[in-house]
Amino acid sequence: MLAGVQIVENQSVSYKSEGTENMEGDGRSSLSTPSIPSHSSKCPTPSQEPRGLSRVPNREPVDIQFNNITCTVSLGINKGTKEILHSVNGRLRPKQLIAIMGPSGAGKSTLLDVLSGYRISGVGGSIFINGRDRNMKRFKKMSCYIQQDDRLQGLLTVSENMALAADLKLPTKLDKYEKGEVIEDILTNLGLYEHMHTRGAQLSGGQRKRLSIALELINNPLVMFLDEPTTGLDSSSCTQVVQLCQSLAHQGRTIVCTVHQPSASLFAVFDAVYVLASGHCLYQGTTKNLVPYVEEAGIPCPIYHNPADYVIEIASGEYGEDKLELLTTKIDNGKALNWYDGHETLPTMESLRKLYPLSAMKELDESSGSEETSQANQRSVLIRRGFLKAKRDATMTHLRIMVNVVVGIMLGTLFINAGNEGSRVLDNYNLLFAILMHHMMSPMMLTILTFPSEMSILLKEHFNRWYSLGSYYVSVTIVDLPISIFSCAIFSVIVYIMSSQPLEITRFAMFFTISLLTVLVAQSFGLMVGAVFNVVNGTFLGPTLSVPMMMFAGFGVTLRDLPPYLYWGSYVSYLRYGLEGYISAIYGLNRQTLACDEAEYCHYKHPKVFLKDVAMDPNMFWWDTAALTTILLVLRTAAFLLLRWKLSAVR
Ligand SMILES: Nc1ncnc2c1ncn2[C@@H]1O[C@H](COP(=O)(O)OP(=O)(O)OP(=O)(O)O)[C@@H](O)[C@H]1O
Repeated sequence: MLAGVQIVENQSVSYKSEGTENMEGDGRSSLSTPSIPSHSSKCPTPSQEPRGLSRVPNREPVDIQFNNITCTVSLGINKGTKEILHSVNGRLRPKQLIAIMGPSGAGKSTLLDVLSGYRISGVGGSIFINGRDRNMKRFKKMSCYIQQDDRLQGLLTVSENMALAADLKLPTKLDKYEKGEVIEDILTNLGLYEHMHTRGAQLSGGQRKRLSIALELINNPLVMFLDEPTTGLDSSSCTQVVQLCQSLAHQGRTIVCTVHQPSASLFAVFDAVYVLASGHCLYQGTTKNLVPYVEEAGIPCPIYHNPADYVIEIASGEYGEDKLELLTTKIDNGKALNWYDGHETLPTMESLRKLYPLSAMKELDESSGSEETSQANQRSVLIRRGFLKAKRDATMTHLRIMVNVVVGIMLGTLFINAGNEGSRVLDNYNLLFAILMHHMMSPMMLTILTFPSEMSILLKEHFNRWYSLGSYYVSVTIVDLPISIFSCAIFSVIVYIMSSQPLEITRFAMFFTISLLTVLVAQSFGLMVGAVFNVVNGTFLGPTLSVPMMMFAGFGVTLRDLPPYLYWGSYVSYLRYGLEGYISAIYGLNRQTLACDEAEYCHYKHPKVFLKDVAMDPNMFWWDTAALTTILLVLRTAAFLLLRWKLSAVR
């Protein structure tokens, strides 16, 4: 509440006045100062214009026009296609907060996806930015898309989230004080300054939404698309978020939100409305012109009825399907602009091109590459962020280390002294396979379970140009390595000593190398699965796909007894190389005769007998290491390519 009041109360005109001059200069000021109905006590009046984000640089406003937009999705193999948007048209004016409204399934999110450039497959029609055909690379530099679910780093505090975003999105030449000022300015304006030290996961719904907006405001986007920013919020948080969007819009941005069914007072905060029903446009124009519009169409809004509710009722077909057709025809599926205030003075595409000449784009085009900062900077910031998260991550770090300690002690206790006793060689063989299973399952399942949530953040941040996939991938790999090494080392020491494996540094080093490579391979496999599938499918597929690996490991059926037509399986099973590597480490290197203190009959007193029985060559260690390393590199590359495919496939 306090924050919301602050958003409205802490107001100055420093930034706004720049934007106003700019707008007035092109003769469109009448559109930029919509009158807000006085019945809404929470809505800011023109005299209550919000304080500007003074440190954020200004650029020319963005006028968006879209013509004949269609969006077709495939319904699956042999099931045909479905058109969601049917040649809709529209105009989104700068300095306005625009609501895209309509009943559920009307195509609001799809239209927003198309307009933001998030959806590219199956899309037809044209989108013009300031009178020119949209250049996606340029448009992405001036816009951002905030999706419905807040994809935030829950383990980091508000200030850490902001600082890392600033390091990724602001020029590296700015020092930490300059970046700090930008952050302070945004947090103060968004009423988040008091919550600077609260972790993302502990913020309320409204605060999370505002943090999502704050993160994208860092590089001052001129166009903001927000998918259902009010969903799941109580009425006061809704008002805060929408008023915040209005303030930002009036500073010179074009802000487009999808909303479900706003209250009358919330509805009045929007400057313009775009109403959709079943992929057709029913209305576009100034918010206050909606009531005269439906009245003119012969379906007047009853007195005391919320116009937003009423138009949704019409769009849902409650007043007859013929009314939908009537309104679509009346607004010419979005081509008619006469319900905008001052529509006579709306600049044409040609005048917009003149107003914003191509040469003005030069600076923007040259300003940076695909992302705001260099790859080296992205990597270093992401590595810093990764270590900070890892330090606090109860699952990926703390639980992982704990599991390794506990399982190490359990296996060590179960197989105590099995490593140096001739009569317990088969027990020890079982132990080595159990260790292999542990190194396969725990990193793979952890990755499958946790990566999908990371994936949604990656999708958002990558789309909004925070960093490249390459930088992200390198950082993930680097951050995970020390944790993998530490947990694997602690497990290896515990189990190796407790089970009395030969205390020779070379053998331990071989044992540890195979363990670590198995962990890294299993984790890469988990990454491949986690990148493509959701948690449910991944949890099923990961272990299921691992079963053939176990079959071909040479444990149940020895490699010698494998049918020739299945022998290929042993070449692709990384567990085979793991098991062979362990056997080489423990029983290779000409290991001497084993002690046989506990049994009268000691079949495997001589390790060579055992090696012959399990059909494993103890001189294959380097081949096993090379094979595991090759599989690791192949899986890592495959996981990267799958991630890259996924990033484009979802669009
Ligand atoms: N990939 C898809 N495959 C099949 N149908 C789809 C796909 N994406 C969207 N649709 C359908 O398109 C229609 C519009 O979806 P969209 O999510 O844009 O609606 P919406 O207006 O945002 O709805 P809501 O308010 O409930 O989020 C819905 O009927 C939806 O089922």
